[in-house]
Amino acid sequence: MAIKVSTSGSASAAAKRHLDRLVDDKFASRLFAEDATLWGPAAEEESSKRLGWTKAAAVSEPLVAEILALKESLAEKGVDRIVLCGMGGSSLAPEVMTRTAGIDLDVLDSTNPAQVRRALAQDIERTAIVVSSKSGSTVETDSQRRAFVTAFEAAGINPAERIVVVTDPGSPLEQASREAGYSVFLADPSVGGRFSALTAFGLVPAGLAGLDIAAFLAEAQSVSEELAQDSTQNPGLLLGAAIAGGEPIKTFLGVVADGTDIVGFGDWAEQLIAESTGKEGKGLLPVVLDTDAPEIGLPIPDLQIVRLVANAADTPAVGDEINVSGGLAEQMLLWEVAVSVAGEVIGINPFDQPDVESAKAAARELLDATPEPEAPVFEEGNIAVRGTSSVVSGQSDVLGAIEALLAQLPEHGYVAVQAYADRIGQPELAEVREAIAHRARRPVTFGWAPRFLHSTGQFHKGGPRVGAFLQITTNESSDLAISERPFTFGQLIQAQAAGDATVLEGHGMPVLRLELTDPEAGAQQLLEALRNV
Ligand SMILES: O=P(O)(O)OC[C@H]1O[C@H](O)[C@H](O)[C@@H](O)[C@@H]1O
Repeated sequence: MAIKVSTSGSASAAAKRHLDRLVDDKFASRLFAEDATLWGPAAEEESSKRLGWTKAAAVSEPLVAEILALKESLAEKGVDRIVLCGMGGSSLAPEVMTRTAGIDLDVLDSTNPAQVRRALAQDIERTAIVVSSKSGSTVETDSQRRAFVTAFEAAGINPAERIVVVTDPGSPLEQASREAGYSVFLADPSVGGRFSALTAFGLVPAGLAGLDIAAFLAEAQSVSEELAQDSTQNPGLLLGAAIAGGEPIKTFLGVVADGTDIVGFGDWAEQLIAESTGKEGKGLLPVVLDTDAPEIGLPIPDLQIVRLVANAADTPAVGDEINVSGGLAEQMLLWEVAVSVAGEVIGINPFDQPDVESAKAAARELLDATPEPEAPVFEEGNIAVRGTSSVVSGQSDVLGAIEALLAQLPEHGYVAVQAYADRIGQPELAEVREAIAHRARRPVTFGWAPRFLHSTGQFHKGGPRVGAFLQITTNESSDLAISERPFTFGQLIQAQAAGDATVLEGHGMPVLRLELTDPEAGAQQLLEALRNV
């Protein structure tokens, strides 16, 4: 396969505006030579530590044999189920890599007690876990590891034989893992989490689960040269300039799987694009759309549609759209280049995430202070309602509160639906997105929480302050303790939701919080209310 990017109409004009300059500046060859000056002096220090991904496909090759050897030794112990514990950049790439190849990898990127229990309850005798964390200090990942240690011990299994860690050298997790006797893979510290697909973060879980990682690296390697060319034909320059070069910029990037073999690309692309660009009041927000999503037929001038097609040479883009094709490994490198270009065009540092910490701090504060839970403003059936006073005051039914939230959408606004729920047990909650999009007539994103906090969460707080937020939380019937921690999974996820809401409201944006007091009945009630009018 080869990569192909086709643009039309205003997307071609956006690209044209920047391509010659990017070629004259030798942006592509300097990027692959790891020139940290490309995003200006303020970004230089961070960029100088973050460009290793340009060579990751080659640098990671020696890892392959090591991963395959571990896979064999695990198989000898009867292990054929791999669970990945990790958030954001430490889980989204291996998830799309294995889904696309049709290989089973259980990704546990949640603190929802029902979802954690579900992962623990299955075939523990045949299970090994990969604990992936670059910083080695992410609370979700640490809590998931603790839950599995407890489960392994209860089943009479030595956790050291079943825990594989991927982390940066010198992280607190490295030290603790060595002491505990876990298998440790050290990742390349010169690659940031969301750019780490072709490093140990992508390769260890995907390889242990059964992906042909040697072929995957070779596929990425096959396009490196083309993407490093200082040429207007370079598909990475073209794509980056087309998505970021609009005047005015098209903030929303509708990512549509339309003929591609890749499964779940949007989930990975969301973090790469939103977390890299959404800062200083600017940025691009991916909106993952089906081919028949309401937004596609609506006149939304700041929505740029990008279709992932089978072959963009056979189906060129039409009507201001962009078509992209290529294998997954090729496209991962393509989009990493495109986002680096977009960062330059927008004028931000694509390698930091300055606003992610604020939600984490607010959650920590709530966990430390353990305040009395805030009383709902009202309850209707199985839904308890809270939120920004301008949204909920005077309301007495859920639909009215949703309408009040949407009424506060600014002209260039978007709605973010955030589900702090069990995504395996309650996939129907994702249907809320489309129902809201019909009403809002603006771009609507859907994120499972807490994972979106490590992805689009940066844009929500750091990008343009034009969001309206619909939080859905679930009151799970049974909670789960976290060993040697003063909080449970249930308390952790509630604090994460409340903490993020506080930060969003602090930025002057409206939040509506719906607590499903009975998760299943509440979800049905919400979907029916949204469909009925
Ligand atoms: O890999 P970790 O250090 O555990 O980090 C996981 C995620 O957490 C943070 O919130 C960052 O914003 C993400 O970019 C990162 O991918």
